Amino acid sequence: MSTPLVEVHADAAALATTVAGELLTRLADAQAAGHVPQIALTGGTIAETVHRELARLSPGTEVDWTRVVVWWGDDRFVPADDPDRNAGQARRAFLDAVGATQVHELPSSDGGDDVDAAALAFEEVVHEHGAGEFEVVMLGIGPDGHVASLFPGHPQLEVVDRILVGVTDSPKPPPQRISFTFPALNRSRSVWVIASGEGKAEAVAAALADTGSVTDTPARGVHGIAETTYFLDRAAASHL
Ligand SMILES: O=C(O)[C@H](O)[C@@H](O)[C@H](O)[C@H](O)COP(=O)(O)O
Repeated sequence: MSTPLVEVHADAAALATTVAGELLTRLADAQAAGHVPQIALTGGTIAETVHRELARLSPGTEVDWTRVVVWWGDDRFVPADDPDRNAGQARRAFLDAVGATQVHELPSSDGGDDVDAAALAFEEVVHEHGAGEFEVVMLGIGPDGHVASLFPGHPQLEVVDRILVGVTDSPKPPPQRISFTFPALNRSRSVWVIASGEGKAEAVAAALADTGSVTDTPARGVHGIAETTYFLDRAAASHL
């Protein structure tokens, strides 16, 4: 397992510009090599800033968003048109603007199934449209060290025989979510953890410490096949 790389940028704006630029470079390189790259987006504040930078920077690149397969590492299990949905936020921030067409939203609560049944059923979609692995999985990190919807001390941290799991008691509202599991998130060439602000400094330090547990700090459970990179601003890196 590769040692995480750490990049520190002056502030959230510089961080978001860097992450967006790096993602576009990875996508352009993958497409130039004849691949149709798969990525997993995340929700949250810095993710939204990255998405807006993707909308701004993408037109100046060779990236063909009709040849990118887009997933989410997690989403809230609420109605599809709920403003809380990570998918809706990303569509509005950049996916619609760049013309992405291969977009696979995680199930929403108005799909008819309960959260566990919906998670299990969606695994068929992943099998049908998923490639061998993601090119990049982007993740935010919570103040408690959660990534996606994998929260400290929760049973979903232990699940290794599933791609997706339901969450009914998320400590971060809303309570119901669907999340990729660690094995599924880690089937990625690159896993990027993106953090901005003093409020994440303790979680980032716990995630990168020499010792610690995944149970206490779930971010310690994600690692890419080729690389794991923490993209931070100075405030989020202040306890390193
Ligand atoms: O659905 C979610 O809420 C996200 O997937 C979650 O994992 C998020 O990325 C972190 O909680 C960071 O969120 P902030 O950047 O808003 O702190």
